[in-house]
Amino acid sequence: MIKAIITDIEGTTSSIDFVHDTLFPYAKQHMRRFLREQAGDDAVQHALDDVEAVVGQDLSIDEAADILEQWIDEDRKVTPLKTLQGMIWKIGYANGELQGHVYDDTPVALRRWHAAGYRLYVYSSGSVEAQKLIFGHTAHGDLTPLFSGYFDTRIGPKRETASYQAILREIGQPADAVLFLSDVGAELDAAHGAGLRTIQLLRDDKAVPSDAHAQAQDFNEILP
Ligand SMILES: CSCCC(=O)C(=O)COP(=O)(O)O
Ligand SMILES: [Mg+2]
Repeated sequence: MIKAIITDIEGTTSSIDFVHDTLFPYAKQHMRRFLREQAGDDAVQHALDDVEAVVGQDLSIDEAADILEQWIDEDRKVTPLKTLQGMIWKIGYANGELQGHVYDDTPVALRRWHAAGYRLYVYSSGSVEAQKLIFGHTAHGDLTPLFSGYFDTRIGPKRETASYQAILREIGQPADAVLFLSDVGAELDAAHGAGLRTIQLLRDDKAVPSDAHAQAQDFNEILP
């Protein structure tokens, strides 16, 4: 019996276009100035140290900005990039330039599942802070009270089975009591490898169907 649901964000609760056409350009547009102004902040400096560790050399602020802008263009799921993006988006949500996109069926289903007693979790490449921001600033209100926990790349890459095994340990559920929702077949394959149940969201023509998993067009079709 399903007791917990873990959901991906991009392509699952929220549109790929919002992430790629709004969030990523916003982070790229503000990255260099943010680093110049905030490099004295401990958390920013820690993220910059992690960028240097990834590339294996010391970097000036402008060299780091060049690399981070390139990683945004390449949609790299690198933890320090994701940390810095979350910090920049926080400013955009606070000043009203950003609103978190969720499909209309997302808040309806999340509230239905929550009321039915399912424990709800997020697992996204976006940082935990960025996850709380997108769900905290939607046109449907603050959805964060519905979630019991959040996981990002700090627990491991989304395409590796070990990441899902680590999440299971954190949430204290047996694998077959947990349903993972994502649009990406490789993520669902990794979750299935850890014993989780899986459903692939096929919300638009960007999703590549994977016949190895149950499929749904939207959340209305899942645990109705
Ligand atoms: C927290 S919204 C931004 C999501 C993000 O940065 C990203 O790379 C999308 O990753 P996902 O794992 O949700 O596909
Ligand atoms: Mg996705």
